[in-house]
Amino acid sequence: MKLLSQASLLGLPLVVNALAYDYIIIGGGTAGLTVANRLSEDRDKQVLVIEAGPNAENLQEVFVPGLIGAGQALTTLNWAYTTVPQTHLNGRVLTINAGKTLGGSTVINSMIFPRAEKAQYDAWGILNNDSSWSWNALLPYFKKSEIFTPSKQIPTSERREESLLLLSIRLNNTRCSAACAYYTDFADRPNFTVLTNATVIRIIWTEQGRESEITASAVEYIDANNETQVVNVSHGGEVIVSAGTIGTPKILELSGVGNSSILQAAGVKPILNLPSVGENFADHVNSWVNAFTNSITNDLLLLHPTFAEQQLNLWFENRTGFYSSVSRSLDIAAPSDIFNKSEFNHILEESEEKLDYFATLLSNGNPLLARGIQAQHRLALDLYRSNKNLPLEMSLRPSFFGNTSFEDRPARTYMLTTGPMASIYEGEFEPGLDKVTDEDIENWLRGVVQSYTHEVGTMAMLPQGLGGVVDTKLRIYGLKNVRVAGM
Ligand SMILES: Cc1cc2nc3c(=O)[nH]c(=O)nc-3n(C[C@H](O)[C@H](O)[C@H](O)COP(=O)(O)OP(=O)(O)OC[C@H]3O[C@@H](n4cnc5c(N)ncnc54)[C@H](O)[C@@H]3O)c2cc1C
Repeated sequence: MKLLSQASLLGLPLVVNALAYDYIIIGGGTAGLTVANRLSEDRDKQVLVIEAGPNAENLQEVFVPGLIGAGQALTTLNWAYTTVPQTHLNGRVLTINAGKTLGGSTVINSMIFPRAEKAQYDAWGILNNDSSWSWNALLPYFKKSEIFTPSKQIPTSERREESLLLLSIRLNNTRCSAACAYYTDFADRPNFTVLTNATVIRIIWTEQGRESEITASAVEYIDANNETQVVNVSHGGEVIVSAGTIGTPKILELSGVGNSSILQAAGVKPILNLPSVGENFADHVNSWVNAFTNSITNDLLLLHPTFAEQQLNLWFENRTGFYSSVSRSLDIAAPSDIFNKSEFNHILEESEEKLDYFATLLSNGNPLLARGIQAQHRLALDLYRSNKNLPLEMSLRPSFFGNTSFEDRPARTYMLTTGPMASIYEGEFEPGLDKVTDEDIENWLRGVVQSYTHEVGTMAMLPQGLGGVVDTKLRIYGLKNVRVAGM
């Protein structure tokens, strides 16, 4: 009833869910469901997850490994965020894919499960002066989240466990998302509630006192029937925002937490001026080389629908055939694999010289964040110097990969020319042998590169003096009971 009167005062619709939760988790994706699962182990705590997308675990595009890419193509499961036109990429607007479904981006991602270099995890602790963020401190948690089963030990019976080899696949050659790992088997916990098709609009705050006392009291969302609902945070409870790199700052900004001038210009009443919210964005760019082959590749599935149907039937019958795994291998290259020493030293020197300029440019007039960007990149350059930062991920696939549509490319099978594959190579398609000079290649890249959908950084864990948004306990500076969880 307290909430009802609050809602009336704020002019909110009077459709109110009177329950209060100890933890309201916004976004039932990778981090959100993992955290919700762990928190609901305590049966005395009521945990609510609010997820914008549907539970899609029963779709074959979601659980058949070889249908990788099909889930991403379903517009209902993909936010498909778009960028502003990119000046340095011929003014193109890029799409940034992100899962819009229970399980989040693990439902549509490439299932590759690598760990970074030790020094890269240690960099988190160094930047934050906190050794709880280091390889040694984090390793037990990595281990807790994995079950590694060497292939010779895989039992024939189907076990309800995950096997995290290179790919996140269960023992029975079935794809496993964060929803399958952290929700499906736990859905009957009475204290673990998940709302799907429910889009959070904003966090509601209690009466504002001193900034350090700003407290989340409720969360407002639009339900599947397009009606506005409000759920309460219980006394002493918390809101955990885990709506992804783009969704999380959006919700905070709609709730009045962010750069006050940007909020005011957008007609949002500022609650807390935290100018780094939504800034510090970083992503990888993605490009490709495609060559024709005279051999059998996964392209046959697209070229011959009857063959594809037979293969899919095989998967349903006994989990074998083309669809039983994802045919790709991955290599991550260190600087020494790509450059000679003097060439690389020159790149490092040039990057160091331009660090101030770019940090200022990318900080949007936020001097503390400019220092934070410098600190992050200075550490990254040190890691490159010691060969511990890996600048290139190479994914080798027996099929076409790129953004030339099926209709616009020759109806052929595709692979590469290196090493033993030279015997099945039948010429290059993209970028094409006519691209000879560095300038030719650069021009081609500016016209085609995509986001690799590895976006990070918009709610930076950094000290406040470096323009951070959250502390090392993932609490948002200046808010009493709001944390951020994300990948
Ligand atoms: C196509 C693709 C391929 C990738 N391949 C790999 C890979 O092979 N290996 C790898 O390690 N990483 C890969 N990644 C990256 C990895 O999947 C993500 O970094 C990770 O899943 C992000 O986890 P998260 O919890 O931060 O966000 P997500 O898992 O995206 O979860 C965010 C959740 O919040 C929900 N949400 C957003 N806004 C709202 C709102 N307003 N209200 C309610 N809910 C909301 C979303 O619907 C989503 O479910 C890939 C990503 C994509 C998109």
